[in-house]
Amino acid sequence: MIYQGGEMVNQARDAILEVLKNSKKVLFFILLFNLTASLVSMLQPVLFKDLFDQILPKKQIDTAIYYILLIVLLPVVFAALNSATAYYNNELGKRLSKDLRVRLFSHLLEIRPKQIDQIGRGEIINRLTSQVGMLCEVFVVESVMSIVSNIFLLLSTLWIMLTMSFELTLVAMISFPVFMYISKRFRNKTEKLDDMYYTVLEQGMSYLKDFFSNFKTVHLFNGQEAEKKRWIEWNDQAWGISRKSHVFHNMTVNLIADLVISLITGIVYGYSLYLILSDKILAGTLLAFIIILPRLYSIFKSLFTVHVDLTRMKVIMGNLNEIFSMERIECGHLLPDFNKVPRLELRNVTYRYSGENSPGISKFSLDVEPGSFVGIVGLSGAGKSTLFELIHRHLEPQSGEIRLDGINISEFNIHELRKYVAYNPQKTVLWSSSILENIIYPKKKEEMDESLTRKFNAAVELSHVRDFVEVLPDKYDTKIVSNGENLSGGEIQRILLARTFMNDPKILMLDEYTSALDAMTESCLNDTLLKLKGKVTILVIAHRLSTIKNADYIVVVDNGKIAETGSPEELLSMHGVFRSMYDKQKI
Ligand SMILES: Nc1ncnc2c1ncn2[C@@H]1O[C@H](COP(=O)(O)OP(=O)(O)OP(=O)(O)O)[C@@H](O)[C@H]1O
Repeated sequence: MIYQGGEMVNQARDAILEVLKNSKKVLFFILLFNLTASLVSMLQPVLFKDLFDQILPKKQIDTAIYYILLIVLLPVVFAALNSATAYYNNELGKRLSKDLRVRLFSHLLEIRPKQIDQIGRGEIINRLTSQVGMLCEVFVVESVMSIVSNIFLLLSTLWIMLTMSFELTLVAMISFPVFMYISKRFRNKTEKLDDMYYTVLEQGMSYLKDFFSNFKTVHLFNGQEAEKKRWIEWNDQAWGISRKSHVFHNMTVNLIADLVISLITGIVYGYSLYLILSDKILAGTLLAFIIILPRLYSIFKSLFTVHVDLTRMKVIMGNLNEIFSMERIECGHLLPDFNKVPRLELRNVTYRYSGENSPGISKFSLDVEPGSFVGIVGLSGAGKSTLFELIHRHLEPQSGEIRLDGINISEFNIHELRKYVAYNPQKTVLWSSSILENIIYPKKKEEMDESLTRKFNAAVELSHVRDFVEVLPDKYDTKIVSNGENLSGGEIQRILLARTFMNDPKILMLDEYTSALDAMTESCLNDTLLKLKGKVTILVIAHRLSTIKNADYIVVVDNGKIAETGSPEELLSMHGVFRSMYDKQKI
């Protein structure tokens, strides 16, 4: 069971119930066809009984022919009703899965990117695609609808049986408690096997995702054999569990069910012979029971299998609710003033990653004057990127405050804040679309109007993207493949930079944006930042000190705290951490 803030999260169930509530017409047809089909199926044994017990002994040939015709036609009507039910079942299943997928996806869009890894990307993909499909199209529709139709069938069968022979019906019904007992006995084992099965499936998906992201690494380091081994191991594991589950359900459980059915059918036939010999029933009743009994037991068996499906449904519901239980980010309501460059203040900000001994950032305080250019340096793992993640609200401080012109950033509407404060992270993935659409993301080429074109032209100019795109045959329509395999590292960095400039931000945070650039391009981009200085607050994280040579002042971060701060000249004269970094970078 998944709880959030003391409340049980069962949004998957609620979503399904809501769609069912809005699908009254489809549900009505499903119930109507089911009910009619169960009545039609019951007519056949009744006709047989009358034919043999009443009509044939009286030699009413015309009526007999009429009955035989009906007996032959009824299965056709039954089949037609069943296919109509299947059509509406399919309709309902697709509607349910579509709705649930959209809800899950919308929920995922509102959580912090970091939370995705709590479950795993491959696992989430598997839940969003195959598990939702299984839940809605197989279990909810087929299984739940099968319960409904089987209950109709069971009631009509029992009614017919009771009108024929009360005693025989009682004997035939012995199997019901036996089925219930078997079903209860196997419930836990089914749940355990299904849990294992879905976990292994999700692991496989997760591995595949990782594998394709690292496809080149496999070739770079001759990892083919190792990966083949991992894939075989996963397949063995998946095959093992699926075989266990198959053997358990289809052999052990079904075999026991069939044995019970055969035994009780034998008892019913024996008892009906006794009833015929003692003149309590006629041969037509026995014939009707011979037709009815397999149907009755197939109903019991279906209800029993449905129980297995319901257990599986519970496992998937748990997985989907785990996604729904991931906390949504607080959106905030204030709108930033896009005409003004704000003062940025960090007050005793602390953020510790879970499971990490050293805090990412600890009691970090900093005042950034509007329009200034701040360089942030420090050793790897010092906490520099964590700082940007906090200012952009991908992480929430555990204590302390981040303010813009005195207002806590959590009060701003997060979407507006992220336009106001642009952030170019160190590790970003490109979309498999054109250079243009990567720059104007999330807009599409068709949405290019005058204002967007103006912003785009300014962004490609500032980032020096134009320099290399103009010579490409398809220019800005050049398609980016596999996260930029067809571009150089420096070209990718410039595309990402152009995207950052698109919203006309008032604070610009750039993390290692020149690491792949040649000295010439770096110098051009230094000029760009110099042009923006004063109009935009610029925060730049850099290991290459030449990137921040124009900074007003530099903050040296060490172990999540400020170790030194001052203008480049001041820091050089201090002979501290910055000085030693500077000396080491001199050729
Ligand atoms: N998502 C995360 N989960 C757990 N720990 C993390 C996470 N991100 C970063 N860390 C850890 O927090 C510390 C600070 O990381 P951060 O990325 O802020 O360092 P950095 O100074 O930007 O390093 P670099 O210069 O190498 O980019 C590191 O020890 C890192 O391993």
